[in-house]
Amino acid sequence: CVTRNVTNSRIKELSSDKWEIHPDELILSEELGSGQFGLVWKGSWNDRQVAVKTVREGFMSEEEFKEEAQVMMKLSHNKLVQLYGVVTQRSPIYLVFEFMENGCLTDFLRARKGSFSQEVLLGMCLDVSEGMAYLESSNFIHRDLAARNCLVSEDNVVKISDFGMTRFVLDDQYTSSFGSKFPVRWSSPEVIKFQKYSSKSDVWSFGVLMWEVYSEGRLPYDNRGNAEVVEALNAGLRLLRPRLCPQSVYELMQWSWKEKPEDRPSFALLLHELACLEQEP
Ligand SMILES: CN(C)c1ccc2c(c1)CCN(c1cccc(-c3cc(Nc4ccc(C(=O)N5CCOCC5)cn4)c(=O)n(C)c3)c1CO)C2=O
Repeated sequence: CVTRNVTNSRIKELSSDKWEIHPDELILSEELGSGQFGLVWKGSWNDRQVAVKTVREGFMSEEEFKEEAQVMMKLSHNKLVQLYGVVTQRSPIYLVFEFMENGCLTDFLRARKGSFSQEVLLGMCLDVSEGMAYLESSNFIHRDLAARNCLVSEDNVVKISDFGMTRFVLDDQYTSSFGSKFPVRWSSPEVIKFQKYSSKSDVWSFGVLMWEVYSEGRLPYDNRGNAEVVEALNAGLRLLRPRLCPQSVYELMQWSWKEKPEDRPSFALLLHELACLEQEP
């Protein structure tokens, strides 16, 4: 019978029970906005401030997510927005995250345009490269890295959010590369053409994110529609150096936008290069 008990506890541990949060422990206060899956609320859980994502029926493949939730909760790094737990025993399901006081990076950049020092701009790129180097080392692909999918903490630390979540979106305007919501401006050529995702396609997106940071939240290729962006990329055109961006950082962006994935740097290498630039006087 001892064996049986051990087996049961083992199964319990592996099932979502360990990560299951009881809804009565959650207090929802104000709305933070809505994302791909539905409304997101500010709230509290165990005396911690949290952000609670509610998942509207039909917006997420919930069974696939429940399986994947185990993997995602094991991903823990101080430059990733932490998933604390899930409420899945009744509908709608809730996802409970660490709360990030200053909201999404795009809005943060636009709201503070003109106030950023070179150290702060480089620091934001470093924060993201640290989180992405961790995901790369965990063989986890983000699939939609962009400033809008990064969040800013109370002490202005930038963290990566919603990594891997594109796999559960049921809206094919978002998932198909011809869809109106597909993130063409952040996608590498092999993703646009073949949906071939890898850490090297995340590196391409990171190059665009660095451009967003140094452009203080501007839309990449802003005078072009999605179709023109694809044509421009195929013609070898790339984003130009933002006024605030040093040549040394722009060269890392250009390296991240090499046509062939194998010619792009890894996140480990980008992190090293950015850290070296931070040390320079
Ligand atoms: C499939 N993919 C890539 C997805 C799926 C879902 C989502 C996203 C991408 C990204 C967008 N998103 C989403 C939607 C809504 C909220 C959150 C969202 C917003 C947070 N925080 C804040 C804090 C403040 C404010 C705010 O109102 N302001 C204005 C005043 O000055 C300070 C900032 C907004 N959000 C937060 O902590 N989390 C974890 C998530 C998030 C991020 O999670 C999603 O829910």
